[in-house]
Amino acid sequence: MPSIGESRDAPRHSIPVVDLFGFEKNSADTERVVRDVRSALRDVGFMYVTNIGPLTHSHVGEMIDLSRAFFARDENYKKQFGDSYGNMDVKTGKRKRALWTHWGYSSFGEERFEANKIDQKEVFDTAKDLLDPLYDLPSYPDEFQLKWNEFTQFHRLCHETTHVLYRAISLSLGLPASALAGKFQWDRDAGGEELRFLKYPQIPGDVLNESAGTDQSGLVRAGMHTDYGSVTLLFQQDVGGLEVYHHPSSTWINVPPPPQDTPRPWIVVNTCDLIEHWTRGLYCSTAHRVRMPRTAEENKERFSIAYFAHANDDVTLEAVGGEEVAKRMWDGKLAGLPGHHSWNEGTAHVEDPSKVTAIEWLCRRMGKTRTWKYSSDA
Ligand SMILES: O=C(O)CCC(=O)C(=O)O
Ligand SMILES: [Fe+2]
Repeated sequence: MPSIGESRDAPRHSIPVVDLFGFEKNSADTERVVRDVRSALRDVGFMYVTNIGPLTHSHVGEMIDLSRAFFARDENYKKQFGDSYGNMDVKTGKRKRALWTHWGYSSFGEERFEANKIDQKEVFDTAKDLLDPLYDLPSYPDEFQLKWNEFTQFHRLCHETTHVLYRAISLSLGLPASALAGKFQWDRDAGGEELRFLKYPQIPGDVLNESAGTDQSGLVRAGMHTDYGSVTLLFQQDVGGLEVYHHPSSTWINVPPPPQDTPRPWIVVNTCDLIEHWTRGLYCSTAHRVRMPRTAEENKERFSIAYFAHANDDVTLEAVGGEEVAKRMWDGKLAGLPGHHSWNEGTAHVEDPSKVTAIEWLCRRMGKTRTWKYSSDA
């Protein structure tokens, strides 16, 4: 299996590239993909995938353009769309489905992955629940309204792409291809699901000179964390900085920007907390971060888009079937982050995974990383 990027320190490791060409079309390609997915997720928890589903470079490019245009607006405009959407009063009289979902704009430091570091990023979060006309929709920024069809189609295609991955992951666990499909459905409540637009601005020169790129700095583009859902799809363009923690060698692996001249985009995929629970730790929820630029040359604004696939709200953390998973002894503790980190205490340990739902898990995690109060009260 080819791979790309290497850690800055020996021993060298890299991000595997999995080509889904021919997956479920012929048995040789299907077997190759399943084998590659298995080793990528077991050994690293991150992979680049390509030739998967209908997403094209132009779908991704359109969303990056939309994102650039929105983030270029002034702070007052963007802040109108800020805040949790959690306490919205839904007029239909139905359950407050949107309660769980974070929607809108967040600025520097509103999400904190590391206690003493301030994330140098701006974010716009959207969720499929907040595209549903049954609910009292927020008014989206102009840039989203102008490209509404493209934006909602992109969201839908991310969901479809996730389901292709679910099929490959299920097969890689020795399960039927459809084993995970029912866990995450477009037409069900899945409050943890999010499509997120990110901008990491250029760092002012004096700040860069003082601290950039050092682990001691109080600034980071995105502090180290694991993602809360099942899998994340990440679209990045030509500015790097994403790093992945490789537990076996205790090193950070660089995830270089993908080539742009491929027939289909390369998508970074990582397995997240729910998959680690569902597989009893066989596939790890891998810590990652976006480091500060180290040189003036690297100091460019960076745009990325993350699709956080989750699970229907009532799906539990109980292990999926399959011989290998069933045999695993596991104490319900995620491998977590490098070193001794507060995230690892309290949130990470699940006594009885069959009693914790996906939405409860999300609230535990959000409660720790959001600086505003995240309420789970209905
Ligand atoms: O922008 C990136 O490359 C990573 C973003 C990320 O990890 C996140 O928002 O969870
Ligand atoms: Fe992440």
